[in-house]
Amino acid sequence: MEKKCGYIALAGRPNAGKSTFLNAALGEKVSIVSDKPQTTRNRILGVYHDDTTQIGFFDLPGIHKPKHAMNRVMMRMVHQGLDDADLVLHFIDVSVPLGSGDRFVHEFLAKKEVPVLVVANKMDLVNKAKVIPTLEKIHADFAPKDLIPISAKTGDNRDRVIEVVRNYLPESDFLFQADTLTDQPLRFMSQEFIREKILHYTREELPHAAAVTIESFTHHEEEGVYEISAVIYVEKATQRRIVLGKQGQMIAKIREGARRSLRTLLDQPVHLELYVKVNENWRNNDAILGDLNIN
Ligand SMILES: Nc1nc2c(ncn2[C@@H]2O[C@H](COP(=O)(O)OP(=O)(O)OP(=O)(O)O)[C@@H](O)[C@H]2O)c(=O)[nH]1
Repeated sequence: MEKKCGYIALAGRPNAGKSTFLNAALGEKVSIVSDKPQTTRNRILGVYHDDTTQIGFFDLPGIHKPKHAMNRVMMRMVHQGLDDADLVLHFIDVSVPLGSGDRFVHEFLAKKEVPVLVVANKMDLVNKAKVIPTLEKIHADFAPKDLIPISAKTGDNRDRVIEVVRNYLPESDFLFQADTLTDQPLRFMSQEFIREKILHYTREELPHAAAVTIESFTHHEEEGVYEISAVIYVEKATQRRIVLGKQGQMIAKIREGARRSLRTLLDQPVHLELYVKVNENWRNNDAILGDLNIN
């Protein structure tokens, strides 16, 4: 079989399951996942490899109308990602009714030259017979080049996505080295893994108010241990109290969860220190956004 290699953008409204798909397709975690919308803030490249195919997937931040400076930066990355892509996969969560968010994404993508395929995700949550009208509606309204129903979570039909997208990729020599999984530095990945635990353990009001920056990241090679110190920024003193929790119980949980997942990421023990600071305006603060890799 001829070699194929190209770039695919994963688009869709927040929470549609793009990061879950990407991690599963790669067999490694490169993009953090949570049940809160707008988890992905950056353009993350994850590389899929098999004997005949290499795909650079961009997991784009969810497409939405920008409000904060941070969201504007996110939208700029969405545009860049789309301009670089050979193909777009529009992820739609079919376990909820097709909504204005999906239409907004569709109209946004339709203005670009790039071919769009729809991935109808979360099929494990729906009754197969009942979902047929939704799939038909997607066909009729969005006219995608292809429509692939999958469950990113259980893996149902996930391999089919690779088979189908392969048809749209250019014939090309491989562009990535055999062991390249992502373009994200470990330091940035670590920051994201910590943020994932904050999203996981805290309640609704907090998630989007929190940012994580790494203050120091040292690998003591001889001892075989990483020493990481990070700051969690929140917008209000009340949020700081939430992150700390009663007698520091919440921050202890976040720290322990993060330490464990960092150990897996870095493959060595990790000493982790976390500080929580209030900065009312971090979402409009260029220095912090710079640290977050998103400006
Ligand atoms: N049941 C089920 N849940 C899923 C599936 N795919 C994703 N999820 C869940 O949906 C939530 C959102 O998944 P993500 O992968 O973070 O979604 P995303 O599209 O990357 O979201 P943003 O980063 O906000 O753009 C998580 O709780 C996932 O576990 C699926 O196929 N079935």
